[in-house]
Amino acid sequence: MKHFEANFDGLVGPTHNYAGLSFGNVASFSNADAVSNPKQAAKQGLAKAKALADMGLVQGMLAPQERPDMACLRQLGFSGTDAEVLSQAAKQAPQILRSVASASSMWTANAATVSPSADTSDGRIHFTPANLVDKLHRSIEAPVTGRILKATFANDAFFAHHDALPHHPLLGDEGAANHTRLCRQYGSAGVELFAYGQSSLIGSPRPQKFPARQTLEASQAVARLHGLDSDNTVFMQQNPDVIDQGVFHNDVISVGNRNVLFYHEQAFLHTEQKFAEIRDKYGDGELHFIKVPTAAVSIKDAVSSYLFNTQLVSFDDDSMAIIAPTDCQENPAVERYLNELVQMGTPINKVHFFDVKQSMQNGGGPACLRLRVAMNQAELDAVNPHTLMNDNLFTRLNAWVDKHYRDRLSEADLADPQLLIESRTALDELTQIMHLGSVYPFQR
Ligand SMILES: N=C(N)NCCC[C@H](NC(=O)CCC(=O)O)C(=O)O
Repeated sequence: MKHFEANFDGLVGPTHNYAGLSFGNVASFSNADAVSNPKQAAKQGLAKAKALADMGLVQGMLAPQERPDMACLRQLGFSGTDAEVLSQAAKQAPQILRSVASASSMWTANAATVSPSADTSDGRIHFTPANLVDKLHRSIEAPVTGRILKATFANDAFFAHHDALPHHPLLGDEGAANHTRLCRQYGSAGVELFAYGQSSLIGSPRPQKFPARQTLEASQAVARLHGLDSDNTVFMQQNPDVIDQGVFHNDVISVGNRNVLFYHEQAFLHTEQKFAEIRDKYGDGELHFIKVPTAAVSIKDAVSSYLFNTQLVSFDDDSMAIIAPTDCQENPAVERYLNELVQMGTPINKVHFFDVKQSMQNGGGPACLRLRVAMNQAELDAVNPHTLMNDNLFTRLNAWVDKHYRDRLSEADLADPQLLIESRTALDELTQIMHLGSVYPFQR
């Protein structure tokens, strides 16, 4: 049976804004209070998704969340009409209002960890929504993320859905952003590589300045839930020094696809020892560890250009392309490196650039915007077809964005009750376009 990797991109929500919410994420902090353009952000994301579909790749979309999250504001003691709740929150707790208004669910690499059926003990695809406990604005995503995943992958015979891990710092889980998979073919069992930032229980080294969001204990729990075999699982620590330089997720410093791991030389701790374990567990077959040396690309350049927050995609002839943000073209060292990379004789022989600047300004590159799901044809046939990208969905979603989205949003707008009404109206229509049912709190 044919196997492939599908990418499910997060549709940017109507409240996309720059609120400086992510300590440790350089772009988020440096663009705090900039004026955003939600319409452009959504269209940039749709254009990238459609372009990948047009390359022959399987591409889906995941719906955004209801924001501002009024249920959360009410849980925090704000009361009255929706307009009163928003106005009290804006006056008394503006930082909380910014958090509940974030469109951060667009970065679906953080939606969940996904293990394909070839790796799991029961032969189903397993999903665990990430608890994202490190940041308030992200920690409120998991319940609705779970519902959207269930509405998208809605067939128990093929898909197993778990609850997010308990919301405790010991179990901080950032989903697929700290997980990758190496395999010969998408349909054959692979090595699942979990990259963690810290472990309180084994007392691992930790960053001094910025948080390490993913814990070893969370990665181990997800591996257990998914029924992974220890022979096919490797836990590797991110280098705390690079977390302190803005590498808040491991997908900011490495990306894997099939038999390639593209990584910066400073990405991990105990690199050679861990690569030996990967080689051992991978077994026969060529494995490419493509190391980018600091002398070619500094950590600063990697973080500002998002060279590693790129998508590595495979085509039927086994060649691979890098899907990169245009920011990589604008950085001379990174552009030079990419020009050399495609000549190096590795499976990567092409680069495609996309302008996703609205997302980049919040620290979200092409790889953050997508959740990978390796699947076979029978599993794809079981996916909600209305979430899959094609000419029709692209046209409908662009028209939907044009109808409902603003082209300018600043902090002052977040308390506007009209923005809440606009968002709910848009999302209500979206659930009909994508046949999702009542996934949002305002619909229940
Ligand atoms: N690397 C991956 N996979 N995802 C990127 C997530 C970016 C996101 N930014 C934000 O949440 C910024 C929101 C703001 O400041 O308005 C984050 O830090 O969690």
